[in-house]
Amino acid sequence: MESIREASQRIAKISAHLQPPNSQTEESCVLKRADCRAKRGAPGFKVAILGAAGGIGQPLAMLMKMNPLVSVLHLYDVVNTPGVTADIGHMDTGAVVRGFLGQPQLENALTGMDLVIIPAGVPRKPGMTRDDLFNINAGIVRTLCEGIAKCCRNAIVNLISNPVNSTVPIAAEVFKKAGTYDPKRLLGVTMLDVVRANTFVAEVLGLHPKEVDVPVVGGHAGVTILPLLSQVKPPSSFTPEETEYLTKRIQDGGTEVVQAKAGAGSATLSMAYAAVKFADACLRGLRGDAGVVECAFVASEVTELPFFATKVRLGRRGAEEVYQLGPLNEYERVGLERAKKELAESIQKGVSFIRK
Ligand SMILES: NC(=O)c1ccc[n+]([C@@H]2O[C@H](COP(=O)([O-])OP(=O)(O)OC[C@H]3O[C@@H](n4cnc5c(N)ncnc54)[C@H](O)[C@@H]3O)[C@@H](O)[C@H]2O)c1
Ligand SMILES: O=C(O)C[C@H](O)C(=O)O
Repeated sequence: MESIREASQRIAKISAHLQPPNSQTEESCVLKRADCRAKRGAPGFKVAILGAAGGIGQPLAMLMKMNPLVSVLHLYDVVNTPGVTADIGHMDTGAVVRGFLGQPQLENALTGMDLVIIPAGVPRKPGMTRDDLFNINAGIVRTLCEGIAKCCRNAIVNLISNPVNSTVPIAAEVFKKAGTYDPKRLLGVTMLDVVRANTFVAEVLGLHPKEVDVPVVGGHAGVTILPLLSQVKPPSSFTPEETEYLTKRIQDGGTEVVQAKAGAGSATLSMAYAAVKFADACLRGLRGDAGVVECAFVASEVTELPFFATKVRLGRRGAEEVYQLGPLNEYERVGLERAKKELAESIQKGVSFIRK
């Protein structure tokens, strides 16, 4: 006797003859089912990536499609999202993937999102500082954040676009202007500094990187990146030469990649890894998991500056607790003063861009 499965295969074969395989009817039917699956609420969060066709965006989209906490994944860019969406959409993991192309589709990309990750904007070439990206990326971040304020005001925002030390204040000003600012929900992504610090410190200590935890505070550019080697876990001591070598290597990690890529951009793969590690922590926080703690560049009262990167506890409302710096040694105290001086200017530059 014919089983239900065989019968449905036979019916599917007949229908395939009745309708051309790429007909709109069939396509919209499949999309409707995906929508139903999304609406039925396969447990999980709705995540948008803005800049999803870029060097970071593509591997980030792939890794987020693999994340079981994600039920819907929106991929937005001003170019190439149809191809990236078709490609990623074939992965047999749970998240429903939808692509959005160009400014007219930005609002649809953002509506209903729980988490928005922003790697949109131009990357550095050798000889440039992150601040050299300000003129182009400031405007891009402003436009995208205006969309967030309008369409998903309660979403957690993970801002990757450089210069992070200025783009986070820009985003905050946009949200203030729109009356939607919640400092807990805006997080500048500094996770790559932590990932690098863990890697380089593990090398020096002869440990597996997973065993190492290095807090990196301050900001995300040159001397504003301040690894706290005195607080490394497991507790470790470093010679002055090791401290100098590690601090410089962590601060210059981005430039090391920019130079090695020789004009072909900056870190993309390690950044996608770091972005997913951070986004996953945000989603676990949103889910209500206890004890989710990561470093991020957030609104802060830890120093006299309005924004600063430290460890934060991630919860249902974003960065629910911002941790103090803890005890610093003399080397770190000097580094902190230098970091604050540069950070103050970068923050002010971002604020003035919107308030001008
Ligand atoms: N925070 C960090 O640790 C970190 C690490 C690496 C790179 N970055 C920064 O991330 C950004 C992206 O780097 P990348 O290597 O992916 O660059 P990329 O040029 O490969 O990709 C950027 C993408 O952004 C898109 N884009 C441009 N304008 C847009 C807009 N208005 N709306 C939506 N998308 C838009 C582009 O089309 C492109 O696909 C750069 O600013 C880079 O400096 C930050
Ligand atoms: O260095 C860059 O320009 C990209 C990024 O900020 C990084 O740290 O790799």
